[in-house]
Amino acid sequence: MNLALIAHDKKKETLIQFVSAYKLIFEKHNLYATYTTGKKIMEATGLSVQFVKSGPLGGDQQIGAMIANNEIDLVIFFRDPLTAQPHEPDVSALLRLCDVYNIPLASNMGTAEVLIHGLERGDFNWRTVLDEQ
Ligand SMILES: O=C(CO)COP(=O)(O)O
Repeated sequence: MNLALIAHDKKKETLIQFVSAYKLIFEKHNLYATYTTGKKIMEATGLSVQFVKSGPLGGDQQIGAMIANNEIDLVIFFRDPLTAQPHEPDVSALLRLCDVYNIPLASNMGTAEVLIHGLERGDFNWRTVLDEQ
């Protein structure tokens, strides 16, 4: 499956720890990430990650476009709810597209824990059925 990984600056360390903890699951999937997040994950875990641009430079919109094209199956986006983001409209647009296309989205570690176990268990295999249509 194609997974999108994104974290705002104050949440990047949390996402790195999360991906490291579940590396054995993440390595079975195609990982896409906004630039800074992806670079840090790759350096910390050695996992192969495909980058889009950094979030403030349009990366969230690129991930959104991938969602609209049915190219992303699950999004883990650790948002920082306590810091204003200059590209907040892009963030909202990405979250909106997840809802438009029923893409599973974790915006914090609590939900990400549930999604990652569901992913491993095959709970999202319905996505591959959609891909074949
Ligand atoms: O800003 C982001 C998401 O809105 C993330 O972008 P970076 O991964 O480039 O820091």
